[in-house]
Order: sequence, then structure tokens, then C-alpha cells
Amino acid sequence: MTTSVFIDGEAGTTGLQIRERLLARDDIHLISIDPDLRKDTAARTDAFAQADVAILCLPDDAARAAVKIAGDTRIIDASTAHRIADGWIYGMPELPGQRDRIRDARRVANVGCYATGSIAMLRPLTDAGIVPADAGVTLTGVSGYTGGGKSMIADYDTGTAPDLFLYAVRQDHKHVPEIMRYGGLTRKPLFQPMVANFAQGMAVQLHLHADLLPGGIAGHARIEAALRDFYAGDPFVSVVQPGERVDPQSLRDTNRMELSVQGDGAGRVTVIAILDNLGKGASGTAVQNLNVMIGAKETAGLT
Ligand SMILES: NC(=O)C1=CN([C@@H]2O[C@H](COP(=O)(O)OP(=O)(O)OC[C@H]3O[C@@H](n4cnc5c(N)ncnc54)[C@H](OP(=O)(O)O)[C@@H]3O)[C@@H](O)[C@H]2O)C=CC1
Ligand SMILES: CC(=O)N[C@@H](CCC(=O)OP(=O)(O)O)C(=O)O
Repeated sequence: MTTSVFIDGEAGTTGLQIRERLLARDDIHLISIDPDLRKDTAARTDAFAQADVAILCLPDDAARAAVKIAGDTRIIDASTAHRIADGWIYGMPELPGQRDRIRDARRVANVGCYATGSIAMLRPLTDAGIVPADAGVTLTGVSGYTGGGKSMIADYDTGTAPDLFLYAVRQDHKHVPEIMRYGGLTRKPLFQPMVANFAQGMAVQLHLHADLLPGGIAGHARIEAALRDFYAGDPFVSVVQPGERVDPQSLRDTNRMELSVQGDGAGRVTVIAILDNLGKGASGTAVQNLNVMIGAKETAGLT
């Protein structure tokens, strides 16, 4: 059986990567519109009507507007617009019971890139009671510049952006609400993201004083065991041995995510998630969610 898919925002950074991942598949028929009509409401309404599933790769406001013209077509929204909205299923298949919810969903909100790494580290630890929901948690992260879409890519292409910059320094990053809800936190975490001068790749760090956690210093080993249990058998997420140097670009162009538990073994722990901000952090997970929704092999079109 063939599934018809319309990627709204197909020419954007995320849309293009999803298209590339779907083009070679014979179980997917891509519905495209004339690039000149990519913002034309009538042309897009018609494309939504023809599609079984639409993937929105648009800015937040445009994604909200798109839902209004999408009719009954099933939707995967890659934007931040609906991640904690009522009636939407959070598109992070690794969470307990989530694959079943995604399979049956009409509206799926694809998880954010930093949120993918943050929740992947936090949720096993909050579920296991290692990190209490009201713990004071600190997260940091570095992303490749493609995370900022076409405009940030242009800044780096023209050499007008710095080699590295911190942002959201007022603790107002847009991923914090989803990190809290799906990471299992009731206390707002500190989160400090930055962008560096490479295109694709991401590292997210969770910094913990394990000696202050309920399990004490033994928490270090428990943290790794909880992560291993949580991701046992997962097709894309693995727990790896800590390395001396951690390269945020090492999983570029893949849908994989690697977690490692680093630190001094005496209370100071940094859990690190490595992923491709555009792969597992955006287009890869969108395809993974699509696969779950249409009953295809979860790994189809993904490496
Ligand atoms: N880049 C990343 O790493 C990630 C991005 N996302 C999210 O995915 C979404 C897309 O991001 P990204 O691909 O980076 O953004 P881009 O800016 O690269 O692409 C957005 C695309 O949407 C088109 N567009 C804008 N407004 C409209 C509209 N009203 N109607 C139809 N098309 C429109 C743009 O057209 P035009 O060609 O005119 O600019 C462009 O092609 C965003 O919500 C982003 O937050 C999520 C996770 C990670
Ligand atoms: C480097 C950079 O700017 N990254 C974006 C996040 C990427 C993105 O757009 O993510 P979501 O749509 O998944 O929220 C940011 O921090 O706002």
C-alpha cells in the first residue's frame, strides 16, 4: 500500500531533508506543489486534501495556520507550535507507551532538537526516581547552525555570524516547556544553549551533583543502568562508553542518538547526548513518526 505525503515547507532546511529521506521509498508517494505556489492557500489546501499524511516544516505561526486548512489529513508538525497543546500526541517514540499513541494519532507534534537529547537523558532518571521531579537540574547544549533554519544558514554562509555564541541567556528557550512535561520535571531547569560554526550536529549535557541525589554517589552507576534499561532494544538510541573528547558532529546525517555518563565517579556527573540536530532532532524523527503512524518498519528510510 502506498501512503501519500505532503511536506508543507518542502524547500526549507527540515523539509528538504525529509524529502530526501522519503524520495527513494516505493511505499511513499510525495505530493509536491509548484515552488512558486508554496505559500498559496488554495494550492496547499488541495495538496492537504490529496495527502494521507502531511508533514509541516514551517515557522510556528504558519504551522498553526496550516492545521486550519489541513482538514482530516493526519499531521506531523515539526514546529514548536503544538508540542504541549491539547489534542496533540508528542512525537518522541522512545517514551513509554508513545509508539502506540503515535500509531493511532491524527495530530503528532515532532519533538524539538534540544528536547530530544534533554528528555532522552532525563526521563529514564525521573521515571526511576533517581532524579526527583523537583530537582534543580542544569542542561547545556551546542547545536550546528542549521538549527536556525535558512536565515541562520545564510549568516554563516556569508561569514557574518560568530564562530560560537550563547543565546536564550534569560532562561527563555522555547524547548523548556516540553522538556519539563516529558522529561518529568516540575521545577524549571536551567538550560543554556549555544550555536557553533558547523552545519549539523548537537551535544546536550545534563549536569548533576549525584552525591546530592537520593541514591547518593552510587547514583553514578545507577544512572548508567537506568539509561541502559530504558533504551534496551531501541533501534536508534544507545548508551556508549564515555570518550575523552566528545564530538557533536559524530552522528551527522543519521537518526541515531548516543548517550554517555561521564564524570569523576565521586558525585559530579555529566550525562551527554549526541545527535544530529537536523537528523534525529528534526527530519529523522519526523520520518520515524511517519513510519510508526503508517505501520511501516520503524527504521525505513533511516540509518
Ligand atoms: N532546523 C532545525 O534543526 C529544526 C527545525 N525545526 C522546526 O521545523 C520548522 C521548519 O524549520 P526550518 O526548516 O529550519 O526552517 P526554514 O526557514 O529553513 O524553512 C521554512 C520553510 O517554510 C516556508 N514558509 C514560511 N512561511 C510559510 C507559509 N506561510 N506558508 C508556506 N510555507 C512557508 C519557507 O519558505 P521560504 O522559502 O519563503 O523561506 C521555508 O521554505 C520550524 O518550525 C523549526 O522550528 C525543528 C527541529 C529542528
Ligand atoms: C540553533 C537554533 O537556533 N536552534 C533552534 C532550535 C531548532 C528548532 O527550530 O527547533 P524546534 O522547531 O524543534 O523547536 C533554537 O534554539 O531556537
